[in-house]
Amino acid sequence: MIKVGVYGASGRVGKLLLEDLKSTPDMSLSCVYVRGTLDFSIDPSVLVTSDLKSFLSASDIIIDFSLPDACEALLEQATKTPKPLVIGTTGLNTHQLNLLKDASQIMPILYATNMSLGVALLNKLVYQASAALEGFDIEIVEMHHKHKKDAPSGTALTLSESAANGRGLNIEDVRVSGRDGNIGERSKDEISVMALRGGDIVGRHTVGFYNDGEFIELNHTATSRSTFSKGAIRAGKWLSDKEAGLYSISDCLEL
Ligand SMILES: NC(=O)C1=CN([C@@H]2O[C@H](COP(=O)(O)OP(=O)(O)OC[C@H]3O[C@@H](n4cnc5c(N)ncnc54)[C@H](O)[C@@H]3O)[C@@H](O)[C@H]2O)C=CC1
Ligand SMILES: O=C(O)C1=N[C@H](C(=O)O)C[C@H](O)C1
Repeated sequence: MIKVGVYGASGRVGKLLLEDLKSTPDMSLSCVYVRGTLDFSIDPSVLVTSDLKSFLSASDIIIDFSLPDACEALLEQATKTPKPLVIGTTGLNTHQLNLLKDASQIMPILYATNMSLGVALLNKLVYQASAALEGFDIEIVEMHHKHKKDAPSGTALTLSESAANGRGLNIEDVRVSGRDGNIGERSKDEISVMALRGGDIVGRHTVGFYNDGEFIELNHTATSRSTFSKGAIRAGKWLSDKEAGLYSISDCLEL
């Protein structure tokens, strides 16, 4: 039985992880990290703690869906108490991403801005389309619920990287994340990533390739957040016996 610790357990994805783990063979919830007091009921066999060291020690693997600063604190403690980590938190800054990369030298870490099978495949398709559709303008639009804190979404940023890589470009040189005012014509290489927020949209990503006379749009829509929790649980099972290193969801899905 793989003992799972959930970080961000009271959140939208965290709550689903607790539910989905109940019906997952060979895995059980061992521990949740809470900042204050627990605001939901939980099986008494599960350790509830606000001490990161105890949290890590009580688990064989950790699944994290929290916020960037919380993820940073987890990574810092994990370097002293290493455990396989599945990280789903998005909006990480450069320092936090570097911390994650460094930590992966001493423990296995699977970092995915989107845990769904569909988006993992979409990334491959975007890379191929970007390479094949020379001269097409690439525009990415993402839509999420009104509570989402980071923008653009982690998924949209990853898709923009796939698109840039398909053309041998560095995304940092070509990404545009807003247009307003007299900004002039679109430049040839730019890849725009635009964020829309509203209601309860779980997650929708469209990558468009636009040319004079034709365009293609690749679209993925998540209709249930359980797609992410189930994907993270599958990733955790896969990661549990891996060597230290940084893994992607494509590694886990063998895409
Ligand atoms: N990779 C993926 O497939 C997906 C990633 N996400 C990302 O996962 C993260 C969480 O998303 P939601 O569950 O919607 O957010 P949420 O706001 O509902 O939950 C955040 C959780 O983090 C906890 N938290 C906040 N600050 C903390 C701190 N300082 N220390 C410890 N815990 C802290 C909160 O108590 C809460 O349990 C976001 O970054 C989101 O973008 C969301 C869905 C899918
Ligand atoms: O915050 C969310 O909800 C989601 N966040 C992830 C992201 O930033 O890409 C994944 C998914 O789209 C839902």
